[in-house]
Amino acid sequence: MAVFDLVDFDNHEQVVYCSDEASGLKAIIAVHSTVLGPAAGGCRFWDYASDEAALKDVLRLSKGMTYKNAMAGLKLGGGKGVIIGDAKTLKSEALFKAFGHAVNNLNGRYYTAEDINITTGDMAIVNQSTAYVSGLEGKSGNPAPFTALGTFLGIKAAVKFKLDRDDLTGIKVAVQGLGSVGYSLCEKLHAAGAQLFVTDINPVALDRAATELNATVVGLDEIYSQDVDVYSPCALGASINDESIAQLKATIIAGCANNQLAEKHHDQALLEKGILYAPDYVINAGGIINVALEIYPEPYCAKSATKLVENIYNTLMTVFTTAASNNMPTGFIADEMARNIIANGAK
Ligand SMILES: NC(=O)c1ccc[n+]([C@@H]2O[C@H](COP(=O)([O-])OP(=O)(O)OC[C@H]3O[C@@H](n4cnc5c(N)ncnc54)[C@H](O)[C@@H]3O)[C@@H](O)[C@H]2O)c1
Repeated sequence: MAVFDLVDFDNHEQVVYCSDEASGLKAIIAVHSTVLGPAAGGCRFWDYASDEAALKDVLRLSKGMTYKNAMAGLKLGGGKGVIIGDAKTLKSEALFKAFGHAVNNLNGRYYTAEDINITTGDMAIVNQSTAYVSGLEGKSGNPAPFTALGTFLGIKAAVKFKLDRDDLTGIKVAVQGLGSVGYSLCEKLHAAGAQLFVTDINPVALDRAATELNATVVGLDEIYSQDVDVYSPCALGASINDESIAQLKATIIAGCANNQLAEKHHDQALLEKGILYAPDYVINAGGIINVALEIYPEPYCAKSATKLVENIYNTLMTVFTTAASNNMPTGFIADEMARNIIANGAK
């Protein structure tokens, strides 16, 4: 399979194919950049339609981690792992140990962590084969609460910039996805006086939000057209696309989901529609910031992690003001800022 000619290949430093016949492990690890430090990024367990689809995903995700870590001010580069197959049937101790060996063979150029379909328990098994693991229970633990805090502060920054409001009282927010991050975010928004409109495929989460947070439950396809101030994508990627942009009434998009824009040009489309977009990898960096403090040589400290996560507010303000003064899309400006940080780090 050709790698260097792929559109998603961005001079990645290393792309490693890993397999272990006995456990059924088939995985790809991509180290996009180690300019700012060892590459860090989670490992995703996904039943890809093809090896090509897995390669494309790991190339894109690892590059995204380089930009995310740079914008978060971390001394980390970007990398990602993908394990190919159905997590429900393939997960085993032997498979995670084999993945750990593959990570270990990179000698600290890549630190892994949880991502979709991988739990802290799974990572504890990976940790039996390698020390290059983060997000472990008893250390930095579950990153979701930190991601939720960063996203909440990002929404506050966007509301301040777009609506000139210092508080969220009465601000209407439509949240798509009430998972680990989305629900925690909703709790913070509710406590801050925001009015919630929520959707999810999980009826239990919806009932809980209605009861505990006085949220209005709306249908999966109705979330985009809610008459709200903020649309907060907290489920899957690519929810910002031609169809959803046409329906949006919100003037702010600020949520935790990765890869929110279906296509690059949707960044410009949002600018033209007067919608302020908080770039996904800037607003959702709380989790990786917390994980980073476990990777650094100093002992992990939740207080220091929280302080760093709080800086997401300022970083987003810089993105918003720079984008506005140049009449450029916010995603484009964030990419440019990240590339500058990496270029300066390389000097
Ligand atoms: N967990 C983190 O720290 C973290 C960090 C950075 C980015 N993210 C991103 O944030 C998003 C949410 O992460 P999470 O950890 O909360 O995941 P999660 O799996 O706990 O939650 C996802 C939620 O989305 C719901 N959902 C799935 N399909 C949906 C649909 N079509 N419409 C509405 N809801 C749907 C699920 O039922 C679930 O409640 C993901 O895109 C993830 O990649 C998470």
